[in-house]
Formats: sequence, C-alpha cells, structure tokens
Amino acid sequence: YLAWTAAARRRQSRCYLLDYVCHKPSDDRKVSTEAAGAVIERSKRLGLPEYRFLLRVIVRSGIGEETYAPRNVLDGREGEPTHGDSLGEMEDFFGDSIAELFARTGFGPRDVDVLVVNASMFSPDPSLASMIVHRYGMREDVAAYSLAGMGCSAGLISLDLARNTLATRPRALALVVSTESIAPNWYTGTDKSMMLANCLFRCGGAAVLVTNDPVLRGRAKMELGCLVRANIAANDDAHACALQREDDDGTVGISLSKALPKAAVRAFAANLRRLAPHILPITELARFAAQLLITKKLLRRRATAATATKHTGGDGPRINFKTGVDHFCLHPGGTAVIEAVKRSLGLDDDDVEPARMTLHRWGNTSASSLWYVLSYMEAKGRLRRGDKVLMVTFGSGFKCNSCVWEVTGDMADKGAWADCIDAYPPENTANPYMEKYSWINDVDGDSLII
Ligand SMILES: CC(C)(COP(=O)(O)OP(=O)(O)OC[C@H]1O[C@@H](n2cnc3c(N)ncnc32)[C@H](O)[C@@H]1OP(=O)(O)O)[C@@H](O)C(=O)NCCC(=O)NCCSC(=O)CC(=O)O
Repeated sequence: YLAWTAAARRRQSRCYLLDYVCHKPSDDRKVSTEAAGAVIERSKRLGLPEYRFLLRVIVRSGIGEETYAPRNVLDGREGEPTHGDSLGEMEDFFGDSIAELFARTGFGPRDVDVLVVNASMFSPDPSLASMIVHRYGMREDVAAYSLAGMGCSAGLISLDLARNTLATRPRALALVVSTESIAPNWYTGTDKSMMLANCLFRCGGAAVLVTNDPVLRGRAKMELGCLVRANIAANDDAHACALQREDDDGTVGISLSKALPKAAVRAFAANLRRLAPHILPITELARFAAQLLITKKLLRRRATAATATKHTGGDGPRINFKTGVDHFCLHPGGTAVIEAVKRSLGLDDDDVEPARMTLHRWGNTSASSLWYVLSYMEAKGRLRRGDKVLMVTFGSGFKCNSCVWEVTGDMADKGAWADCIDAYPPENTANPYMEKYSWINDVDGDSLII
C-alpha cells in the first residue's frame, strides 16, 4: 500500500506543459518612434536633461519599433488613466490569448481545475482570476488564485503554485496566466530611475496550460523538472532596487536603481547554488569542487589580503551549465540584466539571442516575458526532444526564480512570432531614435521648448 501511495504521489507531482499562447496586441497599439516621441513631447515637465537621458536610454535599451503600449498612453491620457483603462488592457489579453489556448488544445474552460493569475501592478476587486472565471464560465469548484505585487519573476511563482496545487488532485488541469498592467502605471515625473520603467516595460501576457495527468504526457510539449525560488529581500539594497514609490514631487512610479543588475546577479547566485546539484552531471559538480579546492589552497598560500581579493573576482572557477542545459530562457529585463547573466554563466551570443530578440520585439513584458523567449526558441526550431531548457526570471523583491524543462514533444509552433520570426535576428537592432532626435545633444543650455 505504501509503495502504491508513493507512486501515486509521484505521478501527481508531475507537471506537463500542454501548450501556451503569448498575447499579440493589435497593430494600432505599436510604439513607433513617432508614437514615443509624441508621448515625450506632450510631457511638459521634461527639460533638456530629461530629453537627453531618454534619448540615450531608448537608443541603448535594445527595444525596437514594434512593442505595444496601452490605449490610454497612445491616446494621450497616460497621466489620467481610468479604472476602465486598466480593466480594458486585461480584457484585451484575456479575450485573445486564453480563448486561443482553449481552441488550440481542445480543452474548455470547464476542464480547468486550477487557475493562477499574476499581474504585479493591478489588483482589482473582484480579482483578475474571478474576471477570467466569469468571462469563460468556469466551474464553481475551480481553485482560483490571483497574485499581485510579485514583479517580473512571478511567472514561475504562478507555475510553482499551479504545480503544488495540482499535486493535491489526481489528473487535473491548471491554467496559468501571467501579465502586467501598464495602463495605470505610466510615470509622468522627472526622476530618471522611474522614467527608465517607461522605456522598458510594454504590454504583453501569456496563457499556459499544464497538467499532472500521465495520460496526457504524450500530448505535452515539455515536462517540468525542478523549480527553485530565491528571495534576497532581507538585503536592503536588493529590496530597494525595484520599488514602487513616490518621487520628490509626489508622483508615483516604479523606480529601477542602478544597483539592479548587481542584485540580479546576487539573487541568481543564491538560486543557482540550490539549482545546480539538481541539473548538472556529477562529473561537472566534481570538476567544479576540485577546482574550487585548488583555488582555495592557492589563495591560502598567498601572503596578502590584497592579492586574495584580486583572485576571488570573476576569474575564479566557474560551473559550466552547458553540461546540463541546452537552452537558456532568460528574463529580458534590459540589456544590462541580460549582459550580467551572460557574463555570470559564461554564455555566448547565441545563448542570449532569444532574450535579446524578445526585448527588441516585445520589450520587457514583465512576468510573461519568459514565454515570449521560449516561443522564440520554438519558432526558430531550436527545441528538440530530450533538450533541457533552463528558465531564469528576475523580479522585485529582489527575487530570482528558475526551473528546468525537458522537451518531450514536438515544438514547432511559430506562435506570436509567426509574422516576424524570419526577420530575426535582424542585421541591425539599432532603433531610429538617434537619427531623429540626436539634435537634442547639440542644443546648448538646460531648457528646451518643443
Ligand atoms: C538603461 C540601460 C539600457 C542604459 O544602457 P547604457 O549602456 O547606456 O548604460 P549606462 O549605464 O551608461 O546608462 C546611461 C545613462 O543612464 C543612467 N542610468 C542608467 N541606469 C539608471 C537608473 N537605474 N537610474 C537612473 N539613471 C540610470 C546612467 O547614469 C547614464 O546617465 P549619465 O550619462 O548621465 O551618467 C541599461 O543600463 C540597462 O539595461 N539597465 C537595466 C535596466 C533594468 O533595471 N531592468 C530591469 C527591469 S525590472 C525587471 O525586469 C524585474 C522587476 O521589476 O520585477
């Protein structure tokens, strides 16, 4: 009986990805250079230093011409969003992507046993989960959860919650919905660390269907391996590096400090320490341990503390994650974040191409970003049966959540990338802002009237 119970429990704790759909808003919501220029031009609080900052950041951001903004921002009402604007942004996504997911998989709303929704910056009552239950007429016994305030890494927190909830029910289906609310959160002040968020965050969302039903394993695209969460919020700097706050004039926004990439690396290290033993071959772990031992011995022999400090830097022994992972699905938080992770893991340009291209095409769509990155890999035909995919997400807290999937089925859908994947990676990812606005750098003085 005990063996039977243990086997049943193991079966129930499996988690298979049946399919996922990334939201593609309508073309009239695209943020072209002209659209972004119009938002900046009508903001009367900005002066020459702010224009110069925006120009530099937008040019260097790695973001292209086709990301999406909410309607109120494009309509010139970014400073006065209504509750309806926030609901409308969510409804657009729910109506489009969840319906498509049901249509593609053949499952219906009443098949869903568990529903987990995450959006960090919008938490209406009734909840976003209830909005979906209402819109799609889900069963009254559906276990529905809405997560708010958990930042860009919440996609994997939702997945963790879905898997844990599935583990308590045999043969169940979970719908995981990850998005972010941009409409009510456009920052209209002049604090640079808060203006940065306007440059990076764009509309997007993903709907994901997972199950623990072993009968459906043959239909699944991937199977979830281990999922590890690290939260370094106990550290003051890490806690403050992505923060909703008021600026000196009382305008609320999300502040992204310059310390964020460093916090991301720190949270990443905390996460990888626990993840590595689960995903790497014993030979790689042994090699790393031996190198670490030798390095420590060498350091001990060195006489001065100064020399020791020098040699404990980035040149120390490094784990080769490619011994256990084939693809790196990294949160496209910004160029600096992608570069920091690339350096820490010793990755090459090919490994970070999916994250960079996602940033270019969709911007930072917060918690849903990682699904666009996965979709890029799938659309490019990179994912083969048996391949291991490492997903790494970062978010306010500060948190780093990661997981490993094994590809178990055919992955050849083009998804949201269908109409543009052949154009990626483009020869040149530069956007035309410098061409159009470089004259701002030639203007003398501190003020400018446009
Ligand atoms: C913004 C950048 C594209 C700029 O790239 P550059 O190569 O030009 O870098 P740079 O460091 O020289 O910055 C250019 C100018 O911007 C200023 N600058 C840079 N970062 C700043 C910040 N956080 N706050 C205020 N100013 C900042 C610099 O001082 C400099 O100004 P000057 O020339 O005057 O000195 C990059 O720094 C970047 O990708 N940063 C990380 C973005 C980020 O935080 N992403 C995470 C999003 S949050 C997320 O995804 C998770 C979550 O929130 O949950």
